[in-house]
Amino acid sequence: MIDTIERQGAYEIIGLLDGGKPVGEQVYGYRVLGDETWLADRNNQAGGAIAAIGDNWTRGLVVRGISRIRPELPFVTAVHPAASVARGARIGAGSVVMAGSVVGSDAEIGEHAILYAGSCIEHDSRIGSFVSLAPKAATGGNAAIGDYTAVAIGASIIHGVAVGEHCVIGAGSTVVRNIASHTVAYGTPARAVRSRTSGERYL
Ligand SMILES: CC(=O)SCCNC(=O)CCNC(=O)[C@H](O)C(C)(C)COP(=O)(O)OP(=O)(O)OC[C@H]1O[C@@H](n2cnc3c(N)ncnc32)[C@H](O)[C@@H]1OP(=O)(O)O
Repeated sequence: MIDTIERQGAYEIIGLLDGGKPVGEQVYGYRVLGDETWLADRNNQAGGAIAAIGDNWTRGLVVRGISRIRPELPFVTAVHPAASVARGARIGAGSVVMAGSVVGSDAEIGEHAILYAGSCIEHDSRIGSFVSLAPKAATGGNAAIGDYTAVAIGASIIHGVAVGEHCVIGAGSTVVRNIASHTVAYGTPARAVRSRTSGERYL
């Protein structure tokens, strides 16, 4: 995410918030300032935030935590210059589109989603918030993915198919039928393997 933000060139990173690291530690030249509570001091220079956390559920918790501390603080959107976003596509606040990703025309990406390198959301697809598409994951046109769903590396969702919320689509799968919310599915064609609860680990 740091790489994407740096290359986008629209924002200056003033530091990182990470409760798991000592204050002052440097990460790619950026100082760890503290945890989210650092934002409570309104004299700081923060003009925006982005939640750089891979796990979709945890990212949601952190976003809600930041919003409680600083309700007015905007979340920024990061699009790598080597990504391609077609006309009419919309990308929500806090979402990240990494290098080599393609967002087709009139596709809609919700908030705080992560499109990892080389992923593709084709035209007119609707992607929820806190979703992730791992590298080389792809949808055809007019597909839908519900909030918090993780599409694993190299998985494909064919055109017009809807995957529900809080699902995990396993690596390399081919989804050819709708998948109900709270389902782990994988294989080609992808089959529901088990159900999962919101927030259950998948990485
Ligand atoms: C930048 C980044 O790194 S982004 C993240 C990149 N990583 C990913 O995208 C990977 C995410 N993880 C997956 O896709 C996993 O396959 C999961 C979460 C869907 C499934 O994991 P688990 O339920 O723990 O499956 P587990 O490893 O126990 O395997 C159970 C069985 O299913 C099979 N299986 C697991 N995943 C798959 C799959 N994607 N396709 C086909 N079969 C699978 C296993 O081979 C195993 O079969 P066996 O019992 O005959 O040996």
